[in-house]
Amino acid sequence: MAFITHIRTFAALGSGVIGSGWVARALAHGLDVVAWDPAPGAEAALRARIANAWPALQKQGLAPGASPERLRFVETVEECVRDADFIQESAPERLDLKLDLHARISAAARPEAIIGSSTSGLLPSDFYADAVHPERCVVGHPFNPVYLLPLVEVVGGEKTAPEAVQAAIEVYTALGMRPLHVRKEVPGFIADRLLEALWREALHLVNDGVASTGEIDDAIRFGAGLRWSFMGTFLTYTLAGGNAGMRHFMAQFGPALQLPWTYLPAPELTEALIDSVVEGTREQQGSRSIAELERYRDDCLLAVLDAVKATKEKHGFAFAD
Ligand SMILES: NC(=O)C1=CN([C@@H]2O[C@H](COP(=O)(O)OP(=O)(O)OC[C@H]3O[C@@H](n4cnc5c(N)ncnc54)[C@H](O)[C@@H]3O)[C@@H](O)[C@H]2O)C=CC1
Ligand SMILES: C[N+](C)(C)CC(=O)CC(=O)[O-]
Repeated sequence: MAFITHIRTFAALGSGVIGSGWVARALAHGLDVVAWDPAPGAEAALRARIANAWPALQKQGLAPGASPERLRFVETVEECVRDADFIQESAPERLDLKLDLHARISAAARPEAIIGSSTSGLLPSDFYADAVHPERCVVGHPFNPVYLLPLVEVVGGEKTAPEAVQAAIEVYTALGMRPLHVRKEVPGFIADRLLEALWREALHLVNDGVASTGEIDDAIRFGAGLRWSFMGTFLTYTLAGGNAGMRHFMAQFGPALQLPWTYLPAPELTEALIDSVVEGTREQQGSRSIAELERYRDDCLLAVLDAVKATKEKHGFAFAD
């Protein structure tokens, strides 16, 4: 089966926070968009959200012919998907609801049209269980706001064809995104596993009266959050090991993982785990020295700080706000 990768018509089912973000992104990329949502007043709410997002999309640059007027809101699931080249479901996070909805979507859609779901953690093998042609069904988990953040996690289920995963990656790339193929179908995928660990600890800190929500947000905003926009945890910690890199870092800070700071059980630090982390970060480091990477990190940090500062000033905030 050859799946459609050059798309002109994008179908969006569910037009809440995430669905409207997909609609905005697709419109900005010059596509025709057909949307459906069963809530009363959904069309007006969707158009208002698009209007709110449009100035940012204009600043980022629109594709030729891009216009909010190319959005058509329809009355049924079937009408929404019938002629679509690509379909993205962003309905509420309930297994029973998604199971029914995907049976309906897939029965009405063209078999060569990829169907993506925005689910943030349900497993595709579960909610695509009753889908027709499940080989074209994937998860495409985006991040809010969908029209600006590039990451989309692509996950196949037991019946998904590898070619469909590839086709979805092509389509999301054409929409200006940065797809990340999650090779194993695990709850929460990659990003939400990480975000939920942080979230769980943050809630414990509030619950125990250690810090306010604002203080916890400050702990992220003025520290690791600035780094994370350009360098992830593994490479950051490689630099924290100095010239000796990740192996020294693991020796120095690894034992802290066993201290009762966390409410999450820590993994056992086996030699195999340490080797995997060291090898992985060595690959990320490539041929660059720690000093080179430090200069890269510092330049990025300054650029991010300057950008955040200037944008805050423009909106009437002090840098420390
Ligand atoms: N909010 C977030 O930060 C993120 C959410 N997601 C995922 O996106 C999906 C949608 O979440 P949100 O947009 O946040 O929820 P939301 O509550 O903002 O929007 C859900 C929309 O679905 C509509 N809806 C209700 N029943 C429906 C049905 N049977 N079929 C189709 N649409 C229906 C609702 O009227 C509403 O407009 C979920 O699967 C969620 O896990 C993914 C990434 C981030
Ligand atoms: C809260 N959430 C799990 C729905 C968040 C996401 O899935 C991604 C995001 O935008 O943070």
